[in-house]
Amino acid sequence: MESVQVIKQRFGIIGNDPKLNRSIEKATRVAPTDISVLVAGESGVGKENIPKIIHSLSQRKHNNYIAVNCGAIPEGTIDSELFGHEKGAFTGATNTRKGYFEVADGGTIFLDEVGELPLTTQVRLLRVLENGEFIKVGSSEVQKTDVRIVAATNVKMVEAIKKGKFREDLYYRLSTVEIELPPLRNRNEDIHLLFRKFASDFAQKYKMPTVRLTDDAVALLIRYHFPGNIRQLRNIAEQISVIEENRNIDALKLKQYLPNLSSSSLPMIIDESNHSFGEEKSSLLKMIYDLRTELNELKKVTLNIMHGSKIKESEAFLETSTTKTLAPSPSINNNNEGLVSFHNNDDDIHQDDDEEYYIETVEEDENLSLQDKEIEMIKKSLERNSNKRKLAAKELGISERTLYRKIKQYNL
Ligand SMILES: Nc1ncnc2c1ncn2[C@@H]1O[C@H](COP(=O)(O)OP(=O)(O)OP(=O)(O)O)[C@@H](O)[C@H]1O
Repeated sequence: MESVQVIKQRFGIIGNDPKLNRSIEKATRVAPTDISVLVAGESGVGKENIPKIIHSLSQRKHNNYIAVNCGAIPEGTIDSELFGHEKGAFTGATNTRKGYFEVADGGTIFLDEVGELPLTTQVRLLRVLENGEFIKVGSSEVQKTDVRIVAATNVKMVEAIKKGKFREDLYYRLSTVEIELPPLRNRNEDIHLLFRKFASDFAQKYKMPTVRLTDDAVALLIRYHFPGNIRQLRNIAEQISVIEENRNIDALKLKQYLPNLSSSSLPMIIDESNHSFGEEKSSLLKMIYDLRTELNELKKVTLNIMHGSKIKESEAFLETSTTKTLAPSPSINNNNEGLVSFHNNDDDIHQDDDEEYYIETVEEDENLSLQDKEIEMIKKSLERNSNKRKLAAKELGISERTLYRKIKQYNL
């Protein structure tokens, strides 16, 4: 069996933390079996490495390895993605399609964010785990597949079970062996090591000298809470590498890159009644409302110009949709899917009850500025909520699934 050190080298895993080493060792031991494994740990701790190690050290290594992000697939299509569908099963199903479980036959499927699976999909998954059987959407024919499942979660599954969001029987089937990865804040020895590695990678990538931390900066970095774990450390290293001209970074400079520093080594206390908190939120919302008003003004002007030059709406849409500079029609809401909804279908051209025109004809920089605002709001909310997506989603008035997609979309 390959040693933990060799595996770390092979997969580019940095760190010598005993808990990390133990997790890698556990992965190597279960790899040759077909046992289901559940990888647990906070967001950004490196959970994706474990299923890759397991697959590559198993008999299945020459077959497919498919990683599926369950949180990023819309609820309406997840069954079809995973199990396939028959032609005509639903509007738009013009052909029969294989799902991941059929494609990965003989191989391994990594189900990331498994806690996000809808309950109906959990039933289908349980069946695959129990006897390898599945049925395509719109079919009645039972098919067989031989797939090893490794799942990952950053939510407390026991709580999800208590709340009725996750099936207990499925949890036990998935977690025959559980591998837990420690949060970065508990890996003091590794923090500077990882920073040096990332700084050196970015120096190479951007063809600049490597940034270095002074002793007081290292001490500060180690004390930091790292709610976003290794992903956050990597982002910080990248920002500093690109932005700072002076390549020696002291604690004062580093501080500017560490959000929520004052409470970094303490558990976050969320005070919903916090005044400045609410003020900040409403000023951001107001900003978006104002932007929306300006956007609609611009749309009206554009429409008038178009009417003036006798361009039909349909022609205008055709023209704008092929330029691919579709702008968002922002809608602020507290309960629907998007913080700022982006539309790009025919419904975007209409005159609504308030005589506002929604036509995709705004400049790209407006599009960007709205997007920037959205990113900023999400970032701030995540910071305030110690990167707890559930709390951030609640504060932003969007579903966790939507927030998850936006985090991935904007690479936050
Ligand atoms: N030990 C490590 N050494 C070097 N880079 C690492 C290490 N662990 C993780 N990373 C890097 O950190 C980033 C986050 O890792 P990964 O996506 O595996 O986290 P995750 O736990 O799956 O997060 P999420 O739950 O949000 O999906 C990736 O860019 C990964 O390459």
